[in-house]
Amino acid sequence: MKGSQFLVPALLKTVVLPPLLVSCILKAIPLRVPLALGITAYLVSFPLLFILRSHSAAIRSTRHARSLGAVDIPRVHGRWPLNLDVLADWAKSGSDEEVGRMMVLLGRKYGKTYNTRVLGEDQIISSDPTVLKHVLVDDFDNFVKGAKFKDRAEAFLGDGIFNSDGDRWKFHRALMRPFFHPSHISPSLFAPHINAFLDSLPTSSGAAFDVQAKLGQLALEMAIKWMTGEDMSSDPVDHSKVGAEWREACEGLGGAMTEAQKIVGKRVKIGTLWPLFELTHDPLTKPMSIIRSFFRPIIDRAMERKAARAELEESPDEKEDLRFIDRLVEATHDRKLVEDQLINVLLASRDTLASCLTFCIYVLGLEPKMSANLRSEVRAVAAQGDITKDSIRELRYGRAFINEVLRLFPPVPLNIRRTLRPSLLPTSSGQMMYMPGNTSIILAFVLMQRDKTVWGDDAEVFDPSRWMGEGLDKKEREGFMSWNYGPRMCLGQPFALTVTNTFLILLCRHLDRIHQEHGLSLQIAFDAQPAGTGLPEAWKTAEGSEGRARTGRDRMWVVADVVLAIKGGLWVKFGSAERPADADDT
Ligand code: HEM
Repeated sequence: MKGSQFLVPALLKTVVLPPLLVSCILKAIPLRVPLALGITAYLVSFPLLFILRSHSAAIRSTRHARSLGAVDIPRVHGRWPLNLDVLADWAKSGSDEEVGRMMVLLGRKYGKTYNTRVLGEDQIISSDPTVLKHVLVDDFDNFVKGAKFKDRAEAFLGDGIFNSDGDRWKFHRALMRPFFHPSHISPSLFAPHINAFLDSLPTSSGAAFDVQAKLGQLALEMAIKWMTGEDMSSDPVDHSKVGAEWREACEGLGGAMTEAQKIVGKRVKIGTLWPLFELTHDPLTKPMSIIRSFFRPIIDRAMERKAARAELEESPDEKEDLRFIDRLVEATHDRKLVEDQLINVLLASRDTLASCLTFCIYVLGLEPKMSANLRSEVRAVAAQGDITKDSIRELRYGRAFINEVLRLFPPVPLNIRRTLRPSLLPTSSGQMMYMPGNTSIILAFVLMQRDKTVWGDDAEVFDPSRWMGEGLDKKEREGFMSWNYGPRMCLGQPFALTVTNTFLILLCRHLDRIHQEHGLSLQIAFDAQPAGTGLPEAWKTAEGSEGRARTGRDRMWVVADVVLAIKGGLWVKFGSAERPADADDT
């Protein structure tokens, strides 16, 4: 049975062991125990043993910490046993703004690194740059994604870079790194897709559309184009069966990826017991069959190209225009491995990129001065013609703008790692903290990147200028990890930055053109936001927000779905109407 390697020991410990112990104790007592007492003993044995185990683990951990000259990570002391109230608040909070606020409040009470210890299980949360650096760099080999994550994601990610640790991860990283070199990533590959996307936006005055959803599709198309050379947006050449099949495969891919991600996310949330919720069916079967049927013919074609190259005795190294998939099939004969890598890279690229582009547009709509600065820089250095790496290099303000978007709205807001062995965490307060083995830590990038003690009193203000001039100081540099940090840093950074810069240049040109031709500008369409997804009015002021929504600065409800996103979508429109009081035109 799937997941049984973790489920069976957990069930033995929590369900079988307590009554077994009670039965032994009752047998050992020479007197006849009344039935009611016996039943009570059995019933009480479950929570009692659980609490005892939890306390003894805590005591052992404290002793171990002391013996190493360290302290325990501060434990949250809830009002109810096993911190059940913390769990209830967590579950009740529902929206990510609430979860974020809970994390901030707990942080104020317990510091930047604390242990929620819900249901007796250590669960560390940290937004301390010193701790995060230790986890991601200094004790890298000890902080892994872990066998439990691999087990839950196996049917989706197979044996891919996202799903592996240790030597296997090193193998994947070494295999893929050369293909991500900036020399394989050119703005000209993405410009046609971005232009087609911009041309498809409805320009009739007042027609609102969800640009977040459209950017998801654009990110998918660009990732597929770069990985495989296949064009999802082009119409089939004829109405043949192949064309119809291709269209159908393209239409299903995005939804199937989202579905598979949700299923794995649900398993992670449920924890060890997840197989019990899938006894009658495997929900991944359908989405995975759609995803695998999409990639199968594409891999076939890559294999055919490889065979043709071999026949002509062409060296792949001489061919500059080789795609990611071609380089992969040159490097391995293993079809399944190729398929797994494609799925892993698609997962890594689609939602992160869509999130980054969405928040660029959101900020442009929210910050008129920044929008004007960006557009005037584009007019000055890249007003027309092909976009090249040189034109991107000249976008100094643009680069600062993107960094600031990634700082305040990191597409991957939280990351998670698990210890193999105990670890001593150095902290920014100078205190050494003891973290037990086999324990998870949530790395709260988003909190760290909005932390006033790292970024100054204006930490929540969108201000690209902090990245210009002298640039960041050491503390700030160490407090920015949107691309992750250390050996497992994002491989796709050159890809993502090339796309985002190209997108911003073409968007600015497009906005100028629409303004000249139609007198229209892009606005956030607050009135089009689906019911129940608009930001509560109270959160739009510093006092009413109580620290949510960047202390009242945001106008949209930011949620961590799979990545950071805007609840209900980012609805925008081209309009000439006067600006709403709380919005601005770009
Ligand atoms: C703005 C966009 C992006 C951001 C903010 C971002 C961020 C990240 C982060 C935080 C990780 C670490 C994940 C983890 O430890 O579980 C990661 C890993 C990775 N990213 Fe990105 N990413 C972006 C776009 C992309 C793109 C476009 C690609 C591919 C074309 C890509 C490929 C990868 C790969 C392959 C890894 C795994 C690296 C490893 O485990 O060694 N990313 N990225």
